[in-house]
Amino acid sequence: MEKLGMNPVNACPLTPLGFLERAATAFGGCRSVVYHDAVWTWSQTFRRCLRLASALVSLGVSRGDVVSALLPNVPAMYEMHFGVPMSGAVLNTINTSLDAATVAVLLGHSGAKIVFADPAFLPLLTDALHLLPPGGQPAPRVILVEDPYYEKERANDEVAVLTTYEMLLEKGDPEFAWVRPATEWDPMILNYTSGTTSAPKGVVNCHRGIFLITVNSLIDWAVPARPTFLWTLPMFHANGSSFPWGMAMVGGTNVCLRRVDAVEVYATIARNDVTHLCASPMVLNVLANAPEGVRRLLTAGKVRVLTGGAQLPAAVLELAEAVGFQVSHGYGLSETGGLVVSCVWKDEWNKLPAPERARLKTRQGVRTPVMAEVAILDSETGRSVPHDGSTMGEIVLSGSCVMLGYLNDDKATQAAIRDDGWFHTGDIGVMHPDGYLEIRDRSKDVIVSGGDTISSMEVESALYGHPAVNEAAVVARLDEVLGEAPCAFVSLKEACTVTADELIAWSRERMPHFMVPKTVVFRAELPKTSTGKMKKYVLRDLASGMGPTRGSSGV
Ligand SMILES: Nc1ncnc2c1ncn2[C@@H]1O[C@H](COP(=O)(O)OP(=O)(O)OP(=O)(O)O)[C@@H](O)[C@H]1O
Repeated sequence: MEKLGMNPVNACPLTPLGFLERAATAFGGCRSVVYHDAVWTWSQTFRRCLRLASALVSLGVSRGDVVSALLPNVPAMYEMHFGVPMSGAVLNTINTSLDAATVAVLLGHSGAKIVFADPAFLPLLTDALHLLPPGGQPAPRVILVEDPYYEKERANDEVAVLTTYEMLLEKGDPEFAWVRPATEWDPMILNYTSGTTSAPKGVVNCHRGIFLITVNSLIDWAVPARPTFLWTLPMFHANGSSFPWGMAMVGGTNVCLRRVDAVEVYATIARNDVTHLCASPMVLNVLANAPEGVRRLLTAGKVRVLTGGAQLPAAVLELAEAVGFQVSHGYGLSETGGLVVSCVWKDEWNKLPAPERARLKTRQGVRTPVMAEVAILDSETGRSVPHDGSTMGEIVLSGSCVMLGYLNDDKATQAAIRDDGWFHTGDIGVMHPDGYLEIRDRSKDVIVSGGDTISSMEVESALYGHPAVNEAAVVARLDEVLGEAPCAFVSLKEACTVTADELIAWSRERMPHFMVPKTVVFRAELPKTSTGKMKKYVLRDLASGMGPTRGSSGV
């Protein structure tokens, strides 16, 4: 036995790129990508990706170089996920809602050689390129991804483009022998974190990690062969939770959408017989609250939604299910390439009343198959907290899809991937007696009030239950007596009213008194990142500008 093991045949590197080659054979004539009236097949997509890879190589791109994309969910963005790494390069998708200064920082940090840009984001890219420090590395060359469905005129002062995407593909070789990774540990993806709590960090994932998270995500969500997948989740956010590669594995149809708008989402679902989509809780909330006439376009039970990435309020879940979406819930980070914990549903829970079902499903759940271990550790002792559903600790993970590390940031890498064998998430959670974990907060968002620890998410979840509340975010506000006290920022549903005192009184009936917001601030809209996370640092600044409370409720 001891002589047996790895050999030249079984040691071939794991990579999700081979899924496309297989799809071209197994599903060659089936629809791969749909965008308005344009349709491609898997054999066409494969050849277009080979053209892209070969054209990049002709432009001098070589193994390990970074190629960036500043694109919405258009067909080219889908092709980037194969074509760029098939050239040996590392794909860096950039969040299109960042400002020019941040885009400049990311381009400078990654040393991108080429940027593919959508016409809508050329002005942003132009500004970002002007902000690159002079005398540094050469600025990336720009390739314009034209879009017949984007009609706005281009400005004259935009950056010079090298060529257009379609002209580039024309020069590419559809028979190109794509560049396979030398080892499965070769970097494949560079994603910058959302920057919700700190400056963005460059997460690097390798071929092996992406292969595993892709297979894992399909199995965990029980995705069948040939689904029709609507791209409501930005592909720039953790690569759409690995589903670009997943759709090639199962021969699905990718329905592309430039922007998420409730009416367009429902219409696109109906027009294309969509079976699956991913949506942040924020997007789910928008869909669930769409006008009734629009919601009627949905056939109940036909569309499966995977949600995650931010807290899922029970009220949003209940409403989305009442509308007719079949919702699954998971938890993950850019650092894990996708969702690595999910709320595996048990049949016996179907018998429970709706609020209890929602309580169970808003928990993040259990590790997905690819993860080796998930635990919640006491920050003082480093030991697992009791499984009592109330003792809080840090959520830590270990498993094959955890990132290689942060690009050029050893300090941040060592703070996250520790010698104790765990990836430290910075999220605070509890473990329930049934082994399901529940996130209670991000460590930076926990409120410490008069010695009590308050989970801002728990307070928010309760506030979402009020019929007038559209969105709620709770942060710490200084309090002269208690140190900190919860301060709620709330937006209301259309045509609904409620006063701060009424909301405070309502909260008192539903949560321990120490958790009740001392302050309620109404805003027409709450500040969120494009990936559906509350910008709590903005709200904390607002709360701090209001000065301290004095241990009692105020508005
Ligand atoms: N199901 C979920 N419920 C609640 N929060 C979630 C869920 N899934 C993910 N999250 C939150 O999203 C975080 C991961 O987000 P992401 O990787 O996009 O970057 P970010 O953490 O927002 O950026 P930064 O690290 O710069 O603050 C998790 O750490 C967790 O706080």
